[in-house]
Amino acid sequence: MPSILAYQSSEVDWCESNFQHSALVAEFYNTVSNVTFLIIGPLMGSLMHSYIQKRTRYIYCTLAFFVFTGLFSMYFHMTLSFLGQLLDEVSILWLLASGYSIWMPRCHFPAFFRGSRSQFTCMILSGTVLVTFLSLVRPTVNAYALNSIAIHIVYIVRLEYKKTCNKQLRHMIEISVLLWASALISWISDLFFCSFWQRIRFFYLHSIWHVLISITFPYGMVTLALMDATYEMPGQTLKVRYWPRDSWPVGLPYIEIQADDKNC
Ligand SMILES: CCCCCCCC/C=C\CCCCCCCC(=O)N[C@@H](CO)[C@H](O)/C=C/CCCCCCCCCCCCC
Ligand SMILES: [Ca+2]
Ligand SMILES: [Zn+2]
Repeated sequence: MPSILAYQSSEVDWCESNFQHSALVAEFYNTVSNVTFLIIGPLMGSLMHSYIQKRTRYIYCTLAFFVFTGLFSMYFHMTLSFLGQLLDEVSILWLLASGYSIWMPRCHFPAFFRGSRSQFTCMILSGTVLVTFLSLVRPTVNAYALNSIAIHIVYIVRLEYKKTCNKQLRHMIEISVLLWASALISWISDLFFCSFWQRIRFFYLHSIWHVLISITFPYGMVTLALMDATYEMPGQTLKVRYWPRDSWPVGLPYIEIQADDKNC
């Protein structure tokens, strides 16, 4: 039985050909494309500083899980090891769990929590610990389960989209869902249509997924922060800004808390 650390001990192997550019790195482009996680995580922490101070410092945990996801994903694609696959999937699970605990609007909690975020967080944390152990049983289904959680997030966001007339929030939701859908299409195409992509020698769809999903994160975070502010920060005015410049045609969104306490 191969060690869980052994190269190619995972059952999953993405479409990119292995060991084409180095004897140490199994999937070169799939490994280096995770660098966006290492840049975007700390950058969002610094850009959203004022928001995080006002809302909750636990958001730094979400950002740390995001960076860990990138690091473990690098390790996974470098080795295609079973341990790499598990660490990659478990870090995504904890990233989503921390996001749920912080930003899930209270009105969508199951009724028996009567709107208590601390009780809801306890349930999410216990469930996540349990699922972390269960993920060892059938690791190949984990990625599908994680994508199902994404569909639940999109469902909640859709309910909020129908409720709001805030143009800024509606725009953020549209871009986030568009980015997530494009990322998901790349992930699915790499997995299910690999023979076609190999025929035309285009092996980069999983790398494109890494870049698109890591850009979805700041858009998703800003969407959730705007959605949540309606319920949790009613006295505050949140402004969406873009890095590096508001005036540039493309940029990463972030939230700034406005000094005045006007409620729109
Ligand atoms: C109210 C809930 C709030 C939760 C907010 C969290 C937003 C999370 C956004 C992005 C998550 C990034 C996850 C990236 C994973 C990268 C590692 C990777 O590629 N792993 C693959 C193997 O290398 C593995 O096969 C991938 C498995 C599927 C991962 C599913 C990720 C779910 C992303 C959820 C995005 C929701 C977007 C909502 C937009 C409004
Ligand atoms: Ca491969
Ligand atoms: Zn990956």
